[in-house]
Amino acid sequence: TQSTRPQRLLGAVQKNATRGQPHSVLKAIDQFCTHTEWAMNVGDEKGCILDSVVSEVNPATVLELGTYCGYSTVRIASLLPPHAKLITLEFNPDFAAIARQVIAWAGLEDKVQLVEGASGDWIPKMKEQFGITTFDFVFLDHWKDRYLPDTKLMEECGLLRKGTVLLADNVICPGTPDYLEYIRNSPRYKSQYFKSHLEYTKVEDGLEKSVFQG
Ligand SMILES: O=C(NCCCCCn1ccc2cnccc21)c1cc(-c2ccc(F)cc2)cc(O)c1O
Ligand SMILES: [Mg+2]
Repeated sequence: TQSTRPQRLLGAVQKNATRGQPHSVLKAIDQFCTHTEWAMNVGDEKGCILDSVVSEVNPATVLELGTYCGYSTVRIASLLPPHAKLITLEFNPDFAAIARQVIAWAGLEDKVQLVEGASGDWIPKMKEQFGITTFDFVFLDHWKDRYLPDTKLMEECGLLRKGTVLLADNVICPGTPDYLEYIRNSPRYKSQYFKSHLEYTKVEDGLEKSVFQG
């Protein structure tokens, strides 16, 4: 039977990366996606911007919406302080199964809680299920038409505090026009656009960083 792209990506990690070395896992995925098969990881160019924002925030609690194969999960988790908590949400069980193995290969399973399901269902349950009061950092990388409703939902559920940083992938390609319109015009956020490129291509894309003002 045919293998899937995530399965082939995992194979490249297991073949080319060293267990317990997150950097080598990222390198193996980026080489696979550059030379063999494109995949929708945030990639190294936008990944460097992600790294700088995560390092600046130095978050104790992180929510990632959209795990896929775990590339950005590994990227973020490798920068977190010892007792920090990263919850990552993945809707597709096949993607989740691959991501668990990629995260384990990187040796970061103790920092990461991968949850399977839809953001609309899970965001209201975060406090009771995971003992979260508020998130210090949120990485939005799931369905592009869910960025806006889920941001409003996080506000309503009291999951954001003064200073919480939202970082949104793909605000140009595929694009999140309603989210950008809202977040750039809301007095409750201070936003900044980081111009970059769609992973592994020359197409324009970028990350929108937004700080919740409380
Ligand atoms: O679609 C993208 N990502 C989302 C994948 C599905 C997420 C599903 N999901 C996960 C958690 C979760 C929780 N609740 C509900 C749903 C949830 C994406 C696409 C492109 C892309 C593709 C083709 C092209 F030609 C150009 C660009 C590039 C990216 O970087 C992307 O991120
Ligand atoms: Mg993305």
